[in-house]
Amino acid sequence: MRFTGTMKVNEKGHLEIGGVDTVDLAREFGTPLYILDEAEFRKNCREYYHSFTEKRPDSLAIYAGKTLLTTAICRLVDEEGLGLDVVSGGELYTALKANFPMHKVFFHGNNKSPEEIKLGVEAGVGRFVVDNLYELYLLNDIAHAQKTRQAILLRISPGIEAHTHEYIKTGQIDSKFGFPIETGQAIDAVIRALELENIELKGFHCHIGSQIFELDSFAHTVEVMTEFMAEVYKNTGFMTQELDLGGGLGIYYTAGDNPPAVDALAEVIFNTLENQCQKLGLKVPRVVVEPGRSIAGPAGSTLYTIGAIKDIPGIRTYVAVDGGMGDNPRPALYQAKYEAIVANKANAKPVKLVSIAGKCCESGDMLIWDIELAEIKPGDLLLISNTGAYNYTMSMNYNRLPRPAMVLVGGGRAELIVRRETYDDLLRHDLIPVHLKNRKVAQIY
Ligand SMILES: Cc1ncc(COP(=O)(O)O)c(C=O)c1O
Ligand SMILES: N[C@@H](CCCC[NH3+])C(=O)O
Repeated sequence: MRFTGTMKVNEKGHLEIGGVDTVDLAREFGTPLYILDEAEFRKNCREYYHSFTEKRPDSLAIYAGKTLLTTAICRLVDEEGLGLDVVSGGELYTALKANFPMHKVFFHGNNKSPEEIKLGVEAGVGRFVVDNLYELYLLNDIAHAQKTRQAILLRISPGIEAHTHEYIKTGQIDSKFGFPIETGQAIDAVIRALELENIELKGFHCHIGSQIFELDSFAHTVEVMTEFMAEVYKNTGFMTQELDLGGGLGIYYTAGDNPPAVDALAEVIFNTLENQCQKLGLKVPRVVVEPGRSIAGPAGSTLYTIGAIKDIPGIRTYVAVDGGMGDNPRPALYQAKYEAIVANKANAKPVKLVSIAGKCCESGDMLIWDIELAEIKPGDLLLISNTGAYNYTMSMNYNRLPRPAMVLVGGGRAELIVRRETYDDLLRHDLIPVHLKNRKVAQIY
């Protein structure tokens, strides 16, 4: 397994993160356990801050909350000077409870409810990223009722096919997100937005997908968007002030993943944008980016305890852990690949080819197929790296498995930032109707 962030092996041969022994973490907090490396999370935020905001002070990097969000994480993001992309009332509420500055919040979503829109307008979010006409008019009405003018970006579907998994592509025409350029719906939305009294159009947003390695895809996106901006200017006289290019930068999960650096991404974006604006006679707009995975992904890992080991001679050895698709559905959803290490024997040589199974009642609940691990026995600890993005936020209670706790580690300390769910938490919303309250003996017909 390739080490990320502050990972190292200590004198006991145990894996350590943020100066904390993972064996101690398992003892104190139990497993499965999400571990967030504070220094790595902050470093990744800072890379965006330096490459964007410091280079062009009017530009803004906003962290995509869908990746990994808790109130403590909102505090980290705010301290590092980033804004926040929220995509639901729940994410917005989390930001509100964490006292996140609302003018740096961008509210996304392809079907915001009237209640969510009201919450956002009342909270004073900086931008609504409007996805469709229904939302545009609803937002105008709600802003009117609140006697305010809401600043917005229109989400544009640029018609770009990013080279990534089918389920995480978002920029192509046949997509539930945004106004397509090619069909004329994007320019139509601009004309309508400009007519609305309680809407202040600032510019455009697009997001082509996630886990992208080719910087060319981002350059191409800037080209398509600036051509659209020029078309808008020609047809309406509206000069785009803000261009939000979404997130999408890929990260290392397994050998063969070679993500570009954040400053290389920034350079490609700024260079292409300046050339294009000059060529097309446009004012260079303020740039916004919305990274998620490349900030949280490498900062997170998940610690499991190994249980049953099943050897099917000549076929495969299944090593089952105490979590699985409940805490990390990505392998089942996207055939995502991960690396792992036996955390309490971190110096031991990999000697055996095994596959890591989760504990859900689902054959597809496999976390890793075919990985070489050190000699293992039940009770050993397995750490899967790079699980910071889209694991906790996509976790579920399938099979009534309680969700893991999350600890923030750094400087030799571990602080709980999400407590482990209990069986009572699982029952929290259950109700028994009166006619089922008293236990009756089953009738046999
Ligand atoms: C609109 C939008 N912005 C930002 C992101 C964050 O993307 P990533 O985690 O790939 O950086 C996503 C997720 O793909 C998204 O849909
Ligand atoms: N959840 C996806 C990314 C989707 C991002 C949202 N547009 C993943 O785990 O890779």
